[in-house]
Amino acid sequence: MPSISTILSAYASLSAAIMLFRTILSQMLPSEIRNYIFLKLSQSLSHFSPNFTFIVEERWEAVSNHTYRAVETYLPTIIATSIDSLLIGSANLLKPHNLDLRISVDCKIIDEFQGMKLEWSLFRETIKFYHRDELRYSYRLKCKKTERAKVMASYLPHIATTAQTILSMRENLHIYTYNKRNCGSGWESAIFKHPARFDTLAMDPERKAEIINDLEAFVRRKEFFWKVGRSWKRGYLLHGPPGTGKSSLVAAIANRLRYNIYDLQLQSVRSDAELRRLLTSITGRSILLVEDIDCSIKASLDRTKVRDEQEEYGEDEPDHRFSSSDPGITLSGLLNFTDGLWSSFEDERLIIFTTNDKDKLDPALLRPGRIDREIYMGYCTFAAFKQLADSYLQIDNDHLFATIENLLKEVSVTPAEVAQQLMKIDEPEGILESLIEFLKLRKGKLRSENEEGK
Ligand SMILES: Nc1ncnc2c1ncn2[C@@H]1O[C@H](COP(=O)(O)OP(=O)(O)OP(=O)(O)O)[C@@H](O)[C@H]1O
Repeated sequence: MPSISTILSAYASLSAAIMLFRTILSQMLPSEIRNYIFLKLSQSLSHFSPNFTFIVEERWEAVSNHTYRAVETYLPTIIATSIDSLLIGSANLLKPHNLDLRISVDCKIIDEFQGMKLEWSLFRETIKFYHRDELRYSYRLKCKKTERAKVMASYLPHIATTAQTILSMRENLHIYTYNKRNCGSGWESAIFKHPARFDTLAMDPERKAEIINDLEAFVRRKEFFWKVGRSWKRGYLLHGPPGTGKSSLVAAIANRLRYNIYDLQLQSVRSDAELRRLLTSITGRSILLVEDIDCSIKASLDRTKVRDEQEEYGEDEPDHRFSSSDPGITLSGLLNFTDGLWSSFEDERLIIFTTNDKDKLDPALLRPGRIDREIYMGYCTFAAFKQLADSYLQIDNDHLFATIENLLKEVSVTPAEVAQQLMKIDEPEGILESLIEFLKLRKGKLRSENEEGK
């Protein structure tokens, strides 16, 4: 039996030899050869491993990976007591018990399915993307090598159908906004709880019914879109003066269809490449919303012009608002994404643009295929007023309605202005009288403006 001092000296010699070998390897061999040796070593070791690993990355062929989304939706449903850590959070103070559960990085989750024991974990790594560090996530599924075929044939389809069912019963809608500091997909989400619904929206009932029919036909006609070779998407342009309900209509559509909203501020997108990345990360059953499209395209195009001028005239003092690697987006870039190949996805999406002034838009944006339907949100009509009176005062008739109807024919007020009058704290009769006062004042102002103009 060797003495302790012999064992210690043998251990010291072995450690020294390993250190020497590592030093020789790292000093004498170029990194490519070192990496190759380590790769071959780990491949030969994995040969003896009884396990197989499936890797599910966030993106697939330059678009968002649906398998990743399915896994992300499915895993929180199988969290058992064996899990050692969990991310929890809530975006709703009023319902703190409604917690969102997410898997934390490196934690392991065991699932059992048809006699197989499957181990899931979430990995995070930093990679370089356009000179910037980006965080990329992937799920890893470890199973026995002998069960690999069964996992593909029955377990992965099981995850896909479970996720589909969960997503179709979405309890909470989300609104996503773009945050350039967010290293992942760039989208940051919050729970969307806007109270606007079609039955609270003040607009002429026939036009409201037309919009609802159009939306429902769109949702029903997946097969039709496929048959005629079009992507399953529909573009709306909502236009009209400020305060006529464009944002409220978007919220009503999201609530009715149970679609998430992706609110895109074009000004903050750094380049066409980034726009493509953002748009390909959008999941199905969603609304891509670009508000005030005239202003946001202009801001982004101005930015491209500033950069071009700087390059052309070799200006010494660059515009410090943007870095030279942030060229902004181009109109052709945007058009490409609204109806080009990059917009072809299998699942349904709405693209909604809003503007206060349709005449300022480039006609290229308005052509059919990009915008399928234009919806004018105008000043308050009597029918729209009746809807507001019903929502705000719970009355559907009154002897003062006739006076209001006549005044609304003469003056242009927005539903937002009428709604503000109806929010006053008073009896319905008093509120209607003060609305009449407000409309008369507006009428008087209009008359004196016209007389001054003569
Ligand atoms: N048609 C409408 N029906 C019901 N409420 C309305 C309507 N229009 C405006 N409102 C009320 O006025 C407020 C402002 O409306 P909203 O933001 O939807 O208008 P907008 O047209 O999107 O305005 P902007 O162009 O300034 O964004 C809303 O909170 C809503 O309460």
